[in-house]
Amino acid sequence: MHPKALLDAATDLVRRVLLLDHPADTVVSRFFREHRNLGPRERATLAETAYAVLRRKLLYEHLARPGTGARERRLAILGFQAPRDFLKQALTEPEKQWLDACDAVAPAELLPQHRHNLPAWLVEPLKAQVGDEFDALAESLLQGAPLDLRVNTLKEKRPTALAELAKAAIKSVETPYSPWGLRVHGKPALQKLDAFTRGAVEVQDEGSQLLALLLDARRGEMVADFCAGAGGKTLALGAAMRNTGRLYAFDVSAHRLDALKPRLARSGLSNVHPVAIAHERDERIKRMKGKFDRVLVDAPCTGLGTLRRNPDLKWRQSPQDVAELTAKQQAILASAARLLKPGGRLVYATCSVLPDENEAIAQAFSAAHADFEPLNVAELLQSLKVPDAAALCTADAAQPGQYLRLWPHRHGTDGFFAAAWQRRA
Ligand SMILES: C[S@@+](CC[C@H](N)C(=O)[O-])C[C@H]1O[C@@H](n2cnc3c(N)ncnc32)[C@H](O)[C@@H]1O
Repeated sequence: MHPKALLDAATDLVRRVLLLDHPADTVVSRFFREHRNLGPRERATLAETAYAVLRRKLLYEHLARPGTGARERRLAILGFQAPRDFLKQALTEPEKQWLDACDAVAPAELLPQHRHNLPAWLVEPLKAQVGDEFDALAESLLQGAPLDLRVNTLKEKRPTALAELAKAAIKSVETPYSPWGLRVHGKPALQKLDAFTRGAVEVQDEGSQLLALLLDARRGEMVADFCAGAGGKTLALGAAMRNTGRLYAFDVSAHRLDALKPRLARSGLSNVHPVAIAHERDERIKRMKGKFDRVLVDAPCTGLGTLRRNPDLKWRQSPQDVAELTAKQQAILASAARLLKPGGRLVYATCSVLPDENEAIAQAFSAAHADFEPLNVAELLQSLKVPDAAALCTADAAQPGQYLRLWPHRHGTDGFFAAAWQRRA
């Protein structure tokens, strides 16, 4: 495709994602369905350009102010993910001069918001938590996430899977913390790879793998994945249970649970029972009260720990959404906890970096549920042989290691939180 046509398409896609009325990945998929003639490289350029604009929206809007022509075109030019000489073939003379002037702007000349590209309401809660590391965190949130795989240990050992990928010219290394993970170099297509189609590997961030590991689900147990969605963690739990016992995958979205089905078929698991529920107090949940050994609550959240993958979330979420979500998170956690037997383990997790969705929910739950004893997550991870477990957890002097707290700039994972309890006997 001629650079001019590709830039026009990028401008159209940037305009659509910036409406922020749907998740960016949905908008991009719809755009590609409407433009079936686009080849794989053109699709990659367009998607990466749209994501680059979402990542650096504040900077690009600032730089685009003095330019001429449609604003979305200027934003698409700034974010265009192709060599400059290719892009310049699509530009007018004034556009080339404007772009050269933009390229000459030094970071030190910019205001903080044009460097971190975060909405104002998010800056303070992040600074309050990471202090001097704020710039490193903000920079890490502007990068794309690496591609992590979880090896399905029912089918393959990690070193064998690594060697199989290497034979297919896919370079990977073992993830530093998760015993099941491989971190792949680049973004190779996996869909047709034998290791993928026969369920030996699944795509899953290392942080998500650690959340599933923390539940420590064992052979023959009754386990619930309360907010199972498309089942990323369900699959990890089912494999940890060696395909024995019963693993319920609950979710209010039947549509998301449907997406679990092909993954389950590949995985070889037969111990998983997907159940669509109406809400967290569904009758079916009430009937199973006190029957479970382990319950994972991977709660719906702002997803602000996943900005490397979903940069649109920082513009699509608001403090009001946080307030609505925290009420939901409390209700779901309280309801899911009733499923546990005495002695059973509860894990509450999010992919948010906001204390309101994390520590505040865990502390309120502990205060209201004297029958649940908080467990120290660093100790649990140590007992599961996770290297450097304390460094993955909160360092609070009063309760060191109480909660899992993963950060992209420290751990190379998405941002995750987890708290754990044992139901007293
Ligand atoms: C963070 S996502 C789950 C991701 C999934 N565990 C995974 O690893 O792929 C949260 C899920 O909670 C579900 N959810 C929202 N409200 C719920 C409720 N009241 N009860 C159960 N699930 C709920 C959403 O449909 C969504 O799939």
